[in-house]
Amino acid sequence: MRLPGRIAAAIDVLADIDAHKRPVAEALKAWGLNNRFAGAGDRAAIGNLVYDALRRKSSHAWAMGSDTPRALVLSVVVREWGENIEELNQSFEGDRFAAAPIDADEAAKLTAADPLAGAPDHVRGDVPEWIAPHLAESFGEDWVAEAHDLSGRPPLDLRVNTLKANRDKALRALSRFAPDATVIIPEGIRFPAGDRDSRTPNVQSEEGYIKGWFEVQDFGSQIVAALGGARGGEQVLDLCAGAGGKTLAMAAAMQNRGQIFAYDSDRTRLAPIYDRLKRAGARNVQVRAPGEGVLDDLIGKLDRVVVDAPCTGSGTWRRQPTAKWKLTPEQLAVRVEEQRAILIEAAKYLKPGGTLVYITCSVLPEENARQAASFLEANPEFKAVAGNKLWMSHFSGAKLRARFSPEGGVSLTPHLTGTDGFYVIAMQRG
Ligand SMILES: C[S@@+](CC[C@H](N)C(=O)[O-])C[C@H]1O[C@@H](n2cnc3c(N)ncnc32)[C@H](O)[C@@H]1O
Repeated sequence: MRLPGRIAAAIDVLADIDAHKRPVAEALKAWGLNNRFAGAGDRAAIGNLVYDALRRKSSHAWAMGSDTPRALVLSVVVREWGENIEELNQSFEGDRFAAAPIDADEAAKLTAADPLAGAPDHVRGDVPEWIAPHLAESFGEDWVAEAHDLSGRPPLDLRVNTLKANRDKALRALSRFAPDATVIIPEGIRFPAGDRDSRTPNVQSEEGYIKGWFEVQDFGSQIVAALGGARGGEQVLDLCAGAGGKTLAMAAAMQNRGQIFAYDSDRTRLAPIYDRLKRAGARNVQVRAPGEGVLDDLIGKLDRVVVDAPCTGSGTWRRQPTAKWKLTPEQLAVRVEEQRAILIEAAKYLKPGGTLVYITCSVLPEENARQAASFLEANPEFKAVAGNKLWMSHFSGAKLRARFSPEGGVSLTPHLTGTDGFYVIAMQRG
């Protein structure tokens, strides 16, 4: 397939997503099943077009004066991929899969010198209008730049599992994919997103992955897991363990010494953790499946309780652009209330002197600084560890610089740290 056919396919997939309210991955998969002649390169390129269009939907729609799938895809191809309109029209002519030629009106919009003239900030930042004041509270004057980078393509990040390998061994195993050579964080390996139709490797079918030498984990997630501070020999509860991303990182940091209790209230989300623990060689993790009183024996006993809280996921909008456009103030309010309740629950498992670690993959103040500040105010026996101290104790020599907020939180963002958006705060019980 050449570019004209890929453009037509991306337009069809976006129309399918709109018409059937399907998840993006499902719509892309359905297109692939109905068009079996398309190769892996075609599918990746079509996926890139679709995701690029969804990430920057409002600015492309503003530039085109239309938010139809065709307008969005053409805007992506010309403005982001740098294609030339005349050449595109020529290639459309000879291609039976191609969409209709670009007309004069579309061409004028696609080549406008200032396509976002008069656009409000939320359009420039590609976020729903109601989100704008929330981001402004988190980031001040920088918020449009922050939002803009939350709409970019994410890299593929790996965490080397130090229970089974080291960075050099993993790098050797992955050398044919040419990972980024710079060391940004000690156990991290990055494959940059690339542009146009480039794709990141499918590492999950690699021998090194199957043997547990590395995991797929965004650098932001790796950093907050490290800042969570679990040390060998401690008794740790991972209260919202999910599929175990942070659990595995902590088990490696603890070098299998001490004990992690991994719990999640949702059995289905927890299910993949069993296989992942085995593959990673993590032997100090006891999974506690949900059930009445299953954590009662841990009350008042633990050195550390990690709450990787359910949240809006606004820090991961690069990977889930439709979540950005679907989020409502009501859903945010529900998440904030869940987080408040989980923090209260979490506190009871700590022994005196123990540390409560609160993490979100959000960039919204209600879920981060404000949530932590109200917990600290209501529970004066807890004192936050200053964010810059926490940072320096783990990443003093690192190239990254995080944002520290007055209540003690540390924030990461695509704009600032080149990671997904995360928030972490460590609060010590007196
Ligand atoms: C952000 S996800 C966890 C991701 C996981 N820690 C990782 O690193 O892969 C949040 C998790 O919290 C769980 N959760 C929601 N409410 C909970 C509650 N009251 N108690 C425990 N877990 C809860 C959800 O099922 C979800 O798996």
